Amino acid sequence: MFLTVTCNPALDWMMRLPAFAEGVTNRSAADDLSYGGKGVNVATMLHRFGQDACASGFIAGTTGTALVEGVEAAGVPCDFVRLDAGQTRINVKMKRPRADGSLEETEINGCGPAVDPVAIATLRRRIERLGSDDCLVLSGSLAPGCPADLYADLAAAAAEHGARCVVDTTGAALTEALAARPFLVKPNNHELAELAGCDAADEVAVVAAARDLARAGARFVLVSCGAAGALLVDAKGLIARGAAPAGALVNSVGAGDSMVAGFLAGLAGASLPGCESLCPGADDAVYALRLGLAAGSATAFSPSLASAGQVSDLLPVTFVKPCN
Ligand SMILES: O=P(O)(O)OC[C@@]1(O)O[C@H](CO)[C@@H](O)[C@@H]1O
Repeated sequence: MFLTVTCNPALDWMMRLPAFAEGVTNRSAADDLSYGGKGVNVATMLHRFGQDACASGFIAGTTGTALVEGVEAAGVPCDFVRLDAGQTRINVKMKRPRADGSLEETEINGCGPAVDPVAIATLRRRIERLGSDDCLVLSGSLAPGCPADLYADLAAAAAEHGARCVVDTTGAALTEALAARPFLVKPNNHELAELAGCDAADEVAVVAAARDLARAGARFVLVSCGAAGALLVDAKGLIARGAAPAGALVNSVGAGDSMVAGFLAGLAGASLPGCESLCPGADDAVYALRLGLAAGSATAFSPSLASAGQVSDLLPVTFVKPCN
């Protein structure tokens, strides 16, 4: 079973704006609600890939109730810890066409409710129930009140019980979690460039920075590079490189989370309807990268998280090259 933890989940309120100006009332042309936060997105996509996934983390207030109802209605089981005060945040995602026809995306993410030590202890006890067939996915920013080493602590708790752990976060929360030897971390090329002080477009430097994360404890480092595709790196260096399939950006929200879910489902040997012949079976890192790239791209080309069918359409035209 995959258990995803989102410390600060969100109702994602998507707005399409014909134009935007500061200091005046702006009106959208279309709105849409999705149930998000990085781990929630990963659980939703894993479920779409036929995997056994449960979404966990912290929720609060009526927005928290709405989030759980929405996620469960999509068929994804939830096991969130409810906080006594506050409201699960609402993140506003604005999309606006630029003069050249490309899409401008602006996000305003809420700070979210404060998490208290009792809630953290409750979550930790749930993680201690995981076993060697399970995988813990820790995704997204830490909520107010969470210690910087929370992911490191939860990852260590999962490891003690034999579960694999995936960490998709940034900064100190990411580097501290490496001590627990996570199975996978997924920085993007910009986050890696910031950590290493290099240029995000310099592939050699980005691979070296990813290799450093692997040498510090991560088994695999999956580097998403936006339209340029993705790189898979381990402690020895580049394992495989994939190019993103062609398509127009409609929505980047959840694309990285879809990539994580695709990679994990691919590694578990998931095949998609109509693409069974492309699946070599479980534990094939190159196929996992291919499914991850197809999933990330399919979400980027759709208004919200992609369906399994949309990912199936892209998988045959997503190409990955092993590098050793
Ligand atoms: O504030 P965080 O935790 O860094 O990111 C939260 C968020 O932007 O990430 C998801 C997309 O990856 C969205 O569903 C959500 O609103």
